[in-house]
Amino acid sequence: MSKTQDLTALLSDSDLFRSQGYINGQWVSASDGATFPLTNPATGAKLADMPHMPRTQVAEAIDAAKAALPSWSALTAYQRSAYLLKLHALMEEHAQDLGTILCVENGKPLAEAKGEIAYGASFMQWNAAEGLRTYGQTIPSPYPGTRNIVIKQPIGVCGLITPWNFPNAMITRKMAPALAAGCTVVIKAPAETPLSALAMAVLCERIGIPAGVVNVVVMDKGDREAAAGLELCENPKVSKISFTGSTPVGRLLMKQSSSTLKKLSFELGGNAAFIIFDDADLETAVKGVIASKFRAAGQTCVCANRIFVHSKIYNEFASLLAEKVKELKVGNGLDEGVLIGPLVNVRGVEKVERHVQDAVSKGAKVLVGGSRIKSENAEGESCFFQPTVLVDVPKECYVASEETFGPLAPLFKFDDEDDVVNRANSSEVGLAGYFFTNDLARSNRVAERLEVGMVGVNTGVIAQACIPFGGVKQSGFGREGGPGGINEFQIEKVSC
Ligand SMILES: NC(=O)c1ccc[n+]([C@@H]2O[C@H](COP(=O)([O-])OP(=O)(O)OC[C@H]3O[C@@H](n4cnc5c(N)ncnc54)[C@H](O)[C@@H]3O)[C@@H](O)[C@H]2O)c1
Ligand SMILES: O=CCCC(=O)O
Repeated sequence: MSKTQDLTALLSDSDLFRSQGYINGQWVSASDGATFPLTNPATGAKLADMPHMPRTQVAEAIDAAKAALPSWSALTAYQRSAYLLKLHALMEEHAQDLGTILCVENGKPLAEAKGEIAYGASFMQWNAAEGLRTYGQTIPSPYPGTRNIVIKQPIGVCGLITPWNFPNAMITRKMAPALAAGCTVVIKAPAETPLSALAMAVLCERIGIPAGVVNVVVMDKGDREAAAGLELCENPKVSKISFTGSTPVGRLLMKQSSSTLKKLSFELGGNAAFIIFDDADLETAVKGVIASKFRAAGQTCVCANRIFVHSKIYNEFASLLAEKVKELKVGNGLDEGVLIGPLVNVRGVEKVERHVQDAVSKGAKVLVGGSRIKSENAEGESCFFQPTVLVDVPKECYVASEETFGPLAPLFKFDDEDDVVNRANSSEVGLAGYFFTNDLARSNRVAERLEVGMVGVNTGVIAQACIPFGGVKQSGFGREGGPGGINEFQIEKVSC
C-alpha cells in the first residue's frame, strides 16, 4: 500500500492546502464523488485525493463566471488593480508555504519553487499597473462634425488551461491580466499540480474577490480532462481560451474552438537552440546553459534543447560544462542544497532515457550522467534522472527535433554562422533561442535571424513579467506579459 504524506505538517498556514475545487465561491468535490490520487514525484507518497470533476461542473463554473462578469467588469480599473496588489502582497507573505506546496507536488527544489512564487506574484504587480493604462484613442474622422472614439473593454469569460511545470506562474501570467482587464475566469488546473492553483483560489477568497470571478476546476488526465477542454472550447459563454501546454493539445483546442470562434492565445512547446560562438566568454556561457537547461530539471518550454558549440572551443566548453553539471545535487526538493528535483512523472523520465539511448546508438558519447537514478525511498518507479551532458551528438537524432523536457544537455558542433542559424531555424516550433558572442554586429544580425519569439543574448534567463512572452511558428501566438499582455483579454470598440 502506498504511503501518504501530510503536507499540512509542513505549512505554517495549513488552510492554504485544499483538496476540493472552487466554483462560484464554494469549495466543492466532484458532483459524483469521483477522486484521483495526487502523489509527490520525489517520494511517490500520496498527498491527497483530488476531485475528478465531470464536464457538467465545468459548465457550472462557466455559468458562475458569466454571472459574475457584469459586476466585476463594472468596477473601476483602480478597484481591480487594488485586488491584484493585495494578491501580490499575500503571495509574498505566504511565499514559504506556497513554495512548499509547489515543491511537493511538482518536485522542483524549494528555493526554486519560492522563486517561482516571486515570479508569479510579479504578474500581479505588473498587471495591477497595466490595468490602469488600457488607454483608448480618438481618431480624426473624414466626416465633418464627428469623431471616432476607441475604447477597450473586457473580452468576457476566459478559460485558462495551464501546465504543471510552472504550477503558479503559468496561472498568474493569465489570471492577472484577465482580472485587471475586467474578465472573469475558469482555471482548468493541471492534474499533476492542482494544489498550487487551489492555494491561489484561497488567496482570492481571503481578499474578497467576489464569488464566480475566479473558479478552479480539477480532474485527472484522460476522458474528463478532454471533456473539460470540449466544454471550455464549445460553450458560447466563454469568449477566450488562453492555453499553455504542448503543441498537439494546442492544435486540438484550436480545432474544437472553431465552432464558437473564440479568441485564442496559445503558448506551446519549444525546441530552443543555444548557440555558443567562438568569441564568447565561456564561463558566462556555461552559467547560461546551466540556468537555461537545468531550471526545473529541464522541464521548461524555453529550456535550451539543442546546444550548438563552435568547433574551435567545443572540447574546452564541454569539459567546463561537465565539471559544473557533475556538481549539481539531485534529490528531494525539500532537502538542503538540492538543485535538481525529480521529473514530474515516470513518462518524463522515459522520454529523457529514449533521447539519450537514441543519441548514443547513433554515435554520441555520455560525458556526465546518462541514466535514471534509483531512489531508495521512492514508492514505485523513481522519477529522478541524472543531469546529463552528451558530446559528439549527430544531427539526426530525436533530441535534434523533439523537446526533451528533462535534464539532458546535448552538444552539437558547428563551424559557420549561417549554417548554425539555419540549423537553429530548422524546427517547426519557435519559442526561445539563445546565443553567446562578444561581437556586436553579429549580436544584432543573429537576434534578427532566429525564428523565435524571444532571444537571450549572452544570458540563459529571459523570463520577466514586463516583456512579451510567446512564440512563432507552431509555438503558438499571442503574447503574455509586457505592455501588450493585457490586450489579449480585451476587445477594442469604436464609436463614431
Ligand atoms: N510556451 C509556453 O509558455 C509554455 C510554458 C510551459 C509549458 N509549455 C509546454 O507545455 C508542455 C508540457 O506541459 P504538459 O505536458 O502539461 O502539456 P499538455 O499539453 O499535455 O497539458 C497542458 C494542460 O492542458 C491540459 N490538457 C491536456 N489535454 C487537454 C484537452 N484535450 N482539453 C483540455 N485540456 C487539456 C492538461 O491537463 C494541462 O492542464 C511542453 O510542450 C511545454 O513546452 C509551454
Ligand atoms: O515553461 C515555460 C515558462 C517559462 C518561463 O516563464 O520562463
